[in-house]
Amino acid sequence: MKSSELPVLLISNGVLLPGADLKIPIKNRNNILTIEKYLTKSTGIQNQVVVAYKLSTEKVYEIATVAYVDKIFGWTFNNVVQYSIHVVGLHRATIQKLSLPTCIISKIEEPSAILEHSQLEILLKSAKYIAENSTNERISFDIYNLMEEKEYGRLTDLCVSQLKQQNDVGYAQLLEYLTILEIDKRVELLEKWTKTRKSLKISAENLNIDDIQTKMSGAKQNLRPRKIPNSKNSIEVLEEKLNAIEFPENVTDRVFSELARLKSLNSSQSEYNILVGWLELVAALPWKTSTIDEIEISKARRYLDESHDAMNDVKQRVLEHLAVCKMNESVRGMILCFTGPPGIGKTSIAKAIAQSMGRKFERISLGGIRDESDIRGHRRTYVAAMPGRIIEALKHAKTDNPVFLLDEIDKLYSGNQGSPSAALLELLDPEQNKEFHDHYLNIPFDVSKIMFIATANDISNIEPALRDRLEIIEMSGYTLKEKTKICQNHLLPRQLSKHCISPDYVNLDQRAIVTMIEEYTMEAGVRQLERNISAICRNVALKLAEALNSDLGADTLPEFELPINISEPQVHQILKTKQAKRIRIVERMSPLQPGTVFGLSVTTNGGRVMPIEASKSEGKGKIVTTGHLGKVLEESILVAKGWLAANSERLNIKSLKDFDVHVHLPAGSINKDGPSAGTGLACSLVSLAMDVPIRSDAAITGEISLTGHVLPIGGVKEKVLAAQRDGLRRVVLPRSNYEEVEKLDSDLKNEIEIVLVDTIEEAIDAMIRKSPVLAKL
Ligand SMILES: Nc1ncnc2c1ncn2[C@@H]1O[C@H](COP(=O)(O)OP(=O)(O)OP(=O)(O)O)[C@@H](O)[C@H]1O
Repeated sequence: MKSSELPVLLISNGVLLPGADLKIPIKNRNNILTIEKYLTKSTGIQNQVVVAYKLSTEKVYEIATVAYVDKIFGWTFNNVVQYSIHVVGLHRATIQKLSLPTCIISKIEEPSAILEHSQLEILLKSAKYIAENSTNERISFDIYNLMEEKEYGRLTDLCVSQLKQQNDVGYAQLLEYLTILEIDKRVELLEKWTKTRKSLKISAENLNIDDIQTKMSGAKQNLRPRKIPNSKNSIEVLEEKLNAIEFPENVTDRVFSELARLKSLNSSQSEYNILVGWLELVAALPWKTSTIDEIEISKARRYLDESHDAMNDVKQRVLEHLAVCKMNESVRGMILCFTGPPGIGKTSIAKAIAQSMGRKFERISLGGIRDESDIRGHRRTYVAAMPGRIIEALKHAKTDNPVFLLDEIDKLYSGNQGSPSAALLELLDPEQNKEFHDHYLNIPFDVSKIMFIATANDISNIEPALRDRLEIIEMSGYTLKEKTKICQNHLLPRQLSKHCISPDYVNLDQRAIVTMIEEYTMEAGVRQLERNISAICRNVALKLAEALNSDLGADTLPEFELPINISEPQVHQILKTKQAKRIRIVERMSPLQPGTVFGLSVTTNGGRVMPIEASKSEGKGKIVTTGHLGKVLEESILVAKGWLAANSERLNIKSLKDFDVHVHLPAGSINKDGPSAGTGLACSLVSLAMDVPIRSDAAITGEISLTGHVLPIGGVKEKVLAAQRDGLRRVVLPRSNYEEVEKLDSDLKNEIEIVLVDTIEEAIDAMIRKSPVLAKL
């Protein structure tokens, strides 16, 4: 027989039978102590009490009722706190040891209720009569419910409890009744007591079960079955959960020794709650619960193609990765890292990978994390200690092999509280991550089955040791054609369904989409575009809602034609009020003055056209620079000037030795650095020296050497896309970037003329000597 220790309430008036409820005014000191120590909000870790029955000041009846505490009422009278408690009976129990304010009890298991037909008839008739005549809707409902569920033992108890409430049966009789376990004897007593009641005349009419059901459904309209939380106390529930888990060998002893320690603690000790929290976390972690990988390459390819347009290189790389996972039957040591500007689908492709493998997906945002404890948790000794994000995410995933997206891994910082990157190193190291240590959990957890995918906007910000573990997959921005396709196939259908608009109700033509992209977005990805589509959908939803409303009760149908057409003028009309129309840099700066040239740079938001301006005034060859320039960029200016001074005579170009030169890169508050503006600076100085303007439809990028060579640069695709977005027609690039240029989309190359150069002279030729052609707009 199972014993347990519970707080006890002593009463000498009224008996609580299982299934019934009782309101007990708390007057005696023992009961107040029980409430204050175990049941009030601040100490309330117990939701069960033993209701024990006093026979005299010294003696307590050996059978008691274990009850669930429904409500506690507390108020102050004459500066004294008073209580009253509402309890619901759960089961009978034998008191083994009473040591106030608690007692050790053992539950009494009741034999199964088998009744003869005649007795059953008596029981049901009595029950029906009590339910019909009860003024308490809850009691009627519970009686009908127990009748339907054929819970005859509890039904008898509930019926008897109703007699007691009308003073038909005394305290001693009820205590005697509580001792009886056999159902037939209890029904006999019920019959005896009901017969003695003058008011209760059990009619001989046949019991009609349909009648009972009608009554029940009537009562059920207002009420729900009484919800009694698990009758086991929280430690028993926890123990059951822990027993059901198959822990790794090195963990089992630790968990169960902590459970034993918990049982030995008093619930008022501070360590008790800490230990309960820890064991609950242990019970909630997926120790050996995995999903089964369903890697089918053809299915995965189809899924990736359906969920994402363009990015063919990335999809190919992902499929190769999945193929290796399938062959290896493991994902250990392979950590993909998608890098690129915002809104180009890094997160969504990671989600698609998880879905195509049939794994759970969890996103852990690392942006702005400074403390190691964010990753690894706090030690349990800290007040309000918590596990780290990895363990929290595993608890949420409920499987030990989800896909974890370590989002914005480039935005981790090292603060005073240790380095989060170092904690990630352990997490991602296949040699160590079989036993990952979280400070709070303090027992090893195997994270080697997790598939890690990272995302970053700028890989140069990732700590070198961490970067070394990642397989970097660069993702670049989309061309106009790709964005249009993504919009038609994904963004528009998604936004329509989000706004509950049927696709048949709207017709968004291609020209409208192009206008939206060209004139109302300035991004490498498609996030702003999606917001614009959402604005269009809101506008359509408003029109539809207005049309439906005006229809109600109107004599004539409103003039309203479906589908609603959205073309270029409507796009301007809807978006103009929400955001400024984009003004291209070419329009803003044209016509170009001598000394001004369009350079190209790459930022974490994608490529951008970066104007370079230079002016001269009589002087002694001094150089002034402005626009937040970094050291490398400053040096590029000196290299360009040095090259011009050394070659002006040979090339028959005027030199700048009798002038002071001011070089400025607009957007003065943004830091700029890097060597790739070299060719642009050289062109700017030559144009200034010769007083000849540069082509206003061209941009240039490339590093230069003092001997006049043009050296390769990075971010070719982003830079060419930026030039296209700004309506330029020509991009001058180092010849050594030939391979990247070859890989560019043919659509992009049709729109932009790419000129490859080896020397500064060729670059100047491509930017100045040809007759200036006006920009597209
Ligand atoms: N090639 C694509 N096909 C379909 N939808 C796409 C594609 N690229 C991006 N999207 C959609 O664009 C939205 C933004 O993408 P996502 O959130 O994945 O960007 P991200 O690169 O992770 O950005 P960030 O760096 O800001 O986290 C998503 O709704 C995504 O579905």
